[in-house]
This record gives sequence, structure tokens and C-alpha cells, in this order.
Amino acid sequence: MLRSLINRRTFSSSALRLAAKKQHDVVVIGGGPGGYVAAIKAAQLGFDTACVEKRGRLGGTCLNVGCIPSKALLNNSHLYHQMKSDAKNRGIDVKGSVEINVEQFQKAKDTVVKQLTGGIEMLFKKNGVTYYNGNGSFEGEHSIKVTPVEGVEGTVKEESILEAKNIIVATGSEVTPFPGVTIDEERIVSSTGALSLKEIPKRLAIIGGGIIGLEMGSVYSRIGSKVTVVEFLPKIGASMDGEVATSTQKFLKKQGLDFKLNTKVISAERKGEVVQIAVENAKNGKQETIEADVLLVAIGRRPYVQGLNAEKIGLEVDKKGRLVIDENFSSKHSHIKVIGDVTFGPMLAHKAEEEGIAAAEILKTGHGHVNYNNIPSVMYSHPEVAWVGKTEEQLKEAGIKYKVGKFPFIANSRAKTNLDTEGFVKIIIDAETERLLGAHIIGPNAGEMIAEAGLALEYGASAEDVSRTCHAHPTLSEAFKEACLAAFDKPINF
Ligand SMILES: Cc1cc2nc3c(=O)[nH]c(=O)nc-3n(C[C@H](O)[C@H](O)[C@H](O)COP(=O)(O)OP(=O)(O)OC[C@H]3O[C@@H](n4cnc5c(N)ncnc54)[C@H](O)[C@@H]3O)c2cc1C
Ligand SMILES: NC(=O)c1ccc[n+]([C@@H]2O[C@H](COP(=O)([O-])OP(=O)(O)OC[C@H]3O[C@@H](n4cnc5c(N)ncnc54)[C@H](O)[C@@H]3O)[C@@H](O)[C@H]2O)c1
Repeated sequence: MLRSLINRRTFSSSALRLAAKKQHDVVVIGGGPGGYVAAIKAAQLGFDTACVEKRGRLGGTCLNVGCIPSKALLNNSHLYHQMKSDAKNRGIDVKGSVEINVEQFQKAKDTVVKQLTGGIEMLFKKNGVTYYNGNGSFEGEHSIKVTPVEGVEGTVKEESILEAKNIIVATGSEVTPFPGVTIDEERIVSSTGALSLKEIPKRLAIIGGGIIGLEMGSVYSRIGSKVTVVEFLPKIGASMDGEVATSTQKFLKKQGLDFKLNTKVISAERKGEVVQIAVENAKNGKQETIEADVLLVAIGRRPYVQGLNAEKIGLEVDKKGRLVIDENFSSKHSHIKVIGDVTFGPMLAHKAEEEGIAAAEILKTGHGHVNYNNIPSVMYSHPEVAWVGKTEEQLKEAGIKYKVGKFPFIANSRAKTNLDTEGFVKIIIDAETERLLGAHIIGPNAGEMIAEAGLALEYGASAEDVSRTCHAHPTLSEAFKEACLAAFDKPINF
């Protein structure tokens, strides 16, 4: 009896020792741009940090099925399109035909995804972050259960409990389903399926003229699909400035995309190898059926909390399914922070990353900051569309007086040299102080140029401050300087 008691004691103390091994200062659930950045920052700030990720690869939606693979397809489809339709004009004679090799097109994308996701594992090792390849769920306010995920390579072999002083939830988002439409990722696809099509569809229909619809529409239109975008609203481009959205639609139309705005999808059904989409014009009630080889459903994304067991500790969820937090990213339990797509704000990788850094800093110092007025958006079409700060519509609604300066790329020497002159820079400044309030760019490399606007906004620069800053010649960014000049005075070159 005594012996078995002693044995039991020995067992329970060794069990305690095991549990002690799995204690961490910070446990991050989710290894996307929000979670992995938060984990690295927390480790750099001196916390013993762990990150739990269930998909078997770090990097989240962004690196695996989002930003990175879509940009690979966008870049390579643009090159193909240029070689095919623009090379001759530039004095490049292509002998023989230019063809898309779908297998290699996909492989090039998969290679970069593998390299970048593997790179995060290396960064974890370098910064001392412990990586648990499994599902994380709440067992208690300070404990996370890690369980193996069936079918996932390298998943943990057995269940374990992590005790954490602090927890950061970064479980991201998933595709919003269209009621009544079954996604089979073959003929009716989400963005994930659209990134891995084995054949180029002759006809691609897209529900949703937001960023995913327009980026994927650009890819497939360039490589030969007839693309039709069905959008419920009178404008495309989700949160784009109205004038910019109209111009964007024009250049995409010129590239061959068809748009059905103010149009409601009534049903969509796969019939063998064809998808039939019944739509109705919201203005005149006219109904028609669109046939497509592939239908992409891209009507937005919704927060993802499946398998998290958030209800066990009473984490609050709002009507849109977002985990509710205060201005310090705190849930109702102040040691549990929430960041990225699973909570409020734009669903963007760089927004999630900023929050990851700020949340880790708050844990360390009590202070951390994200400027939600200065989160850039980029659509990686060609030309690119990028914007930051306020749109004209927002300023009108807020009753703020403003002035606008515009400069077209047709008057920019670098754009002309590159035979790439579509678009303009539009700067919005406060009518009185002339401080930058917003910048909206359609043009080559707009996504890089928008960083200058971000810096100007962050430091409260006026249009004159920017225009008095020497910009190299000949560069596209001179168009940004000229638009600033135009906003408070007159441009030089137009
Ligand atoms: C096609 C597409 C293109 C995009 N392009 C861009 C772009 O160009 N630029 C941009 O800024 N944004 C882009 N986005 C949006 C961007 O991907 C997201 O905003 C970003 O990934 C959000 O980061 P996150 O860390 O909040 O969530 P996610 O990246 O979704 O990561 C969350 C991770 O948590 C894991 N997880 C969830 N629950 C658990 C659990 N219980 N246990 C363990 N792990 C869990 C998930 O497996 C996932 O890997 C794109 C999205 C899509 C779909
Ligand atoms: N380059 C980038 O930064 C990038 C690229 C891709 C995705 N993302 C992010 O991913 C998220 C999801 O992208 P998304 O394009 O799916 O969403 P989105 O919110 O950008 O656009 C969805 C579009 O679908 C329309 N829509 C909604 N319901 C509809 C219906 N029933 N019928 C027709 N149209 C309908 C909306 O009006 C909107 O224009 C976004 O938050 C976006 O910021 C970013």
C-alpha cells in the first residue's frame, strides 16, 4: 500500500515536471502574419514564446493560399501577357509562339510558397520560438490544449497542455460561403481553388468585384479566359475611392473583363462540366443565365474560430463573428489578446502584422500602437491600384473641407519611357492646413509608391513638405511629388 502511494507520488511529481516543461510566458494560437510576427516579437522582447499552428505550415492564409501565391500568378501572367501582346511594340521579336505551361506556372508559385513558409520555421528557430504543429484550443483561461490534426504532415504525436501567462489569438479568417452554392474547388471554387486550377477555363465567372475577384480575374483574363464579374453593388473595388474605382473598371474592361454591376446572383449550380449562374439586375429585375467553365465565389472572408473552443472561457463574439476586443487588443480576459483577421479592422496581412508587434509590446511595456488611419491597400492588377488614408466619399460624409491634386502618368517621363502610362496619382489634402489626408494611385508600381504617402501621413506632412523633397529623376515617384504640387499650387510638368 505504502509502496503504491510512493509510486503514485513519484508519478504525479514527474507528471508535474512534464507539465512544467510546457509552460510558456506567451502562447500564440495561429501562425499567419498576425501570429508568427507576434511570436517572433514576443521572443525578441524576452518572453519564452510558443506558437501553435494547425495547417502543418506556418504563414497562414497569406503565405499558403493568399497574398503570396496570388502575387506569383499575377506577376507571371503579366509577363506572359506582355510577351504575347506587347513585346513587338518594344522591339522584341519572339520567334515561335509564347505559350502558358500550366504545370510550370503552378510549380513556380508552389516553390515560392514552400520557400517562404519554410523560412518562418527558420525564423522561429533563430528567435527561440517553440513551434507546436497542431490544433490549439482553450482548456482554461491560462491553458491551451494542443491536439494532433489528422492528415497533416509533421503534426504533434500526442495531446499536450500548454500553460501560458499570456495568450495571443490570431486564428485568421475563412472564405464566406454563398448561401445555396456548393464549393467543390473544381468547377465552383473559392480563392484557394482558383489559385490551383489545373486548366485555364475558357469562361470564368466571378461573384464579387472586390480585391480577390479583380486580382484573380486579371490573372485568368491575361492567360486566355473570358472573365465575367458579377457585383452586387454599383461599383467594384470594395473600399476604393469612387473616382479610382470607376477608372479601375475602365482599364480592366479594356483588358477584356466584363462587368455586371448592380447584379444579384440568384443561384449557381454545376451541371456536369459547366456551371450555370442565374442572375438578376437589381435595377430593372431582368434575369439571365450565365454559363461558365469555372465559377469563383469571392464575396469576402469571415473570422475563423472553429476548433478554438473560445466559448469555454466565454470570449465574446460580435454579429459578424469577430472576437471582441478593446483598444489594447484585450478580450474580456486582459491576458488574452486578439489580433488580425479574426477581430475588427481590414483583413490585410500588414494590418495583422502591425497588431502582432503592438500586442507583444503591450505585454512587455503596457504600450503598443497601430495607426488605423494609415493602413495601405494595394490591388496587384496591372496597373496597380493603391490607396491610404481617406477617400473623397469619407471626407464628404465627415464634412471635412479638402483639396485634390492629380497628376497623370502620361505626363511622367519614366512611365512614358517604360510605355506604361495608364493611371494617375490623386492626393487629397486638408483645405486649411494642406496636410495629406489621403492618397489614391492607379499606376505602375503604385503598391511601392504608396509607402511614401504612408510616411507623409504618419508624420503629418503637408503637400508642400512632400513637393519640396527632392525626388530622383526619372522615377515614377515624381508623379507623386507633382500631384502634391497640384494639390496646393500648380504642377510643373502638366
Ligand atoms: C487570395 C487572397 C489574397 C490575399 N492577398 C493579400 C495581399 O496581397 N495583401 C494583404 O495584405 N492581404 C492579402 N490577403 C489577406 C491576408 O491573407 C490576411 O489578411 C492575413 O493572412 C491575415 O492574417 P492572420 O494572421 O490574421 O490570419 P491567417 O493568415 O488566416 O492565419 C491564421 C492561422 O491560424 C491557424 N489556426 C486557426 N485556428 C487555429 C487553431 N485553433 N489552432 C492552431 N492554428 C489555428 C490557421 O490554420 C491559419 O494558418 C489575401 C487573402 C486571400 C484569400
Ligand atoms: N491585395 C490585397 O490586399 C488583397 C488581395 C486579396 C484579398 N484581400 C483581402 O481578402 C479579403 C476578401 O477579399 P474579397 O475580394 O473576397 O472581399 P472584398 O470584401 O474585397 O470584396 C467582396 C465583393 O463582393 C461583393 N459581394 C458581396 N456579396 C455579394 C453577392 N451576393 N453578389 C455579388 N457580389 C457580392 C461585395 O460588394 C464586394 O465588392 C478582403 O478583406 C481583402 O482585403 C486582399
